[in-house]
Amino acid sequence: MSLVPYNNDSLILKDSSSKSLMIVNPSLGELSYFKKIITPRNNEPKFDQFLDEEESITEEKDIASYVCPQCGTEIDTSSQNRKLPKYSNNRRSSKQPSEFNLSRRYFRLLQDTFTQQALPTIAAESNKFPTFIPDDLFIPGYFRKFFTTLSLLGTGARGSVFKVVHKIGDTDLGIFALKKISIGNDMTWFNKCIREVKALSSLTHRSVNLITYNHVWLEMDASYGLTMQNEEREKIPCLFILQQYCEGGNLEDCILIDIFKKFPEKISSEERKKRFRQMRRDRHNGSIKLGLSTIQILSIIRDIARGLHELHDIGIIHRDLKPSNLLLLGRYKVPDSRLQNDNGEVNGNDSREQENDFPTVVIGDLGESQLAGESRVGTGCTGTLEFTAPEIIITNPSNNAKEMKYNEYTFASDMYSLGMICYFIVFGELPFDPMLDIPDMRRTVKKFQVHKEDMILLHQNKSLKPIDHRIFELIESLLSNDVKRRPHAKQVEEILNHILLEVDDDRTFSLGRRSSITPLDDCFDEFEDEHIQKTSFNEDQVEEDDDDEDKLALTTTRAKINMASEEEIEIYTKYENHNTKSLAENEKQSHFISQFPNLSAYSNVLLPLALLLLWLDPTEIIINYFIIFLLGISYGIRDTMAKYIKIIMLVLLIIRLSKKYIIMS
Ligand SMILES: Nc1ncnc2c1ncn2[C@@H]1O[C@H](COP(=O)(O)OP(=O)(O)OP(=O)(O)O)[C@@H](O)[C@H]1O
Repeated sequence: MSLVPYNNDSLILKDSSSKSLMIVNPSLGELSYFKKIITPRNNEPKFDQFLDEEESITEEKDIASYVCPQCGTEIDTSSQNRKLPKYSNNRRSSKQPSEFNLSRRYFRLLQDTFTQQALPTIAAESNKFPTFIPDDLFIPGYFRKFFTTLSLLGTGARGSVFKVVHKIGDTDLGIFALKKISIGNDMTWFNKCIREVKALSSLTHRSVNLITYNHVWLEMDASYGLTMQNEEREKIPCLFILQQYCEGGNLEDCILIDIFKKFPEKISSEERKKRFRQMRRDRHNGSIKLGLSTIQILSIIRDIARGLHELHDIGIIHRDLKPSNLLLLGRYKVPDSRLQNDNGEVNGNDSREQENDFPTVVIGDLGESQLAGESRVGTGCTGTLEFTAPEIIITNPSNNAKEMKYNEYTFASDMYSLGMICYFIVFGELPFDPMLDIPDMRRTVKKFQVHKEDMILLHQNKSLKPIDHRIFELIESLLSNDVKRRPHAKQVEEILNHILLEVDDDRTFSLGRRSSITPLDDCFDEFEDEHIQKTSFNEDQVEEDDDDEDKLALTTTRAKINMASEEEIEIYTKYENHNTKSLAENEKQSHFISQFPNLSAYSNVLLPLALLLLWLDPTEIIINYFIIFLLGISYGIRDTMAKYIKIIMLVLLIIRLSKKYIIMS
């Protein structure tokens, strides 16, 4: 047994034979007991499992974990070195990258102990602001006692999210995200806000792809920001929700800023310089391929589908799935463009790993969630219009002639949002004009339809990194207006596991053209109808509904950081404008081209037809040879150009035929 001095006059008694620790704190008169737990050699952590001494000794080199039998907190000194397999199928194997996995029970215990000491202040604080919330629900001073603010992470519709460090005395016990929502004296608002906590706490196990919730409490605080020590500001009741901190920020920022290089004003000046240098290199090489790789897209969508699968399994519909509500556990590392070839693919094994790497995505912000079967009117909440399934916006006449009834949110409406997220991560934008006002946006969302062929064409015209075409099929089925066609979360998860394995096995595949790839349709099982509520609608309803008052909110993009000099901003704005302009031109061009019927099917007919004309009337031999020449080269060039040539050819043939048979006669 060894005795080690610890923080705040505490002592640690370590007993190697029983693999346990006793932390003695004489000033508080407290004793804490920790016992070592173990994880199997295959690196899959196992929770709450105590092993006997013999096993502990044999595994001693691999693990160093202690768990508190009282609060369940795990101290895991080896967690930082432990890496999970990249494409592991285990849904419960993730661990926070912090040294301490502080459980919900830990914070509860901490709160109980603290409340006993703080009882006299509770009544005094809440008396200053008359509220419907009972006095004993407030924990005054809890935030200041145990947390220090590091930065503001973001601001949403309900409140602000801060990066905080949890401290006991001088000891840092981990980084967390703390959402602060001002409640005031509004009970309805309070009930809406607490939905998030209810949804999060109904998850009984730690999930890899859902945000981990640690604690919730009420405290009097300023309506904005976080009050510092001794700061005197008017205080109102606020709800504090402590959650897992996601180092990589949200998916929206990552896709727009890191992947599609938009909003240069949002990145630090150092990052901007790096980007500028890279841009110069790219320009020199003559290739700038933006976008994610197949593996990255598949792993992002699979992460989200997994999280959704877990939520749907316990009967929760998220209702507000969008890129800003998806968080990245780690930071995205931008691959070095020096290693890219002309297709935007990266050469060499390590660099290919780097190109295909993407941090784990977790679903956050369950503030709009509801239980399946619950009425949406009862929740009083609304989602974000661009990601909302069309059937949710369309109203049906109710028994009362004056009233219109909205369709309820379903698991299938979450799947539509997943489809729109998938579109966004592939193209770096949504298929709608972002400048539309709300009624126009509603109309557009209701009429929106997307086809695989159009997406492939758009993708080619934007010169993005080539990707597996099954991704477009998946988007098409998820964004289908027919809810029965949308796969459910479990199916998407399974399909993507399957494709990822296939892609991983054969990294040298020729995209979308491999004979060995399994078509997406074959990956789908029969859809299980119990997961899908039928909420169909027709064209008339779309028209009828256009005049309805809008109740859904639009997303807003907010500028967050501006650390650049004026000169730098100018350079980057020019670069950005140039990029945006060429993207817009590409898009316009592709829309124009897609107006024409697909002529590729006629290519094989045109050649014999041209030969026939040549044989029928050899006098205008030049035109005939020209037709054959055009047909020949149209096979060997880019799709867009080929379309133009085929159009010219067709026109020439029509002139030729009409001259021969109509005008001549
Ligand atoms: N756990 C977290 N770790 C890191 N960043 C976070 C975390 N939670 C939220 N954020 C950041 O804060 C932003 C706002 O948070 P959040 O969306 O939860 O607030 P909200 O009020 O629910 O917003 P909205 O209603 O508009 O969706 C997120 O987009 C993200 O950038």
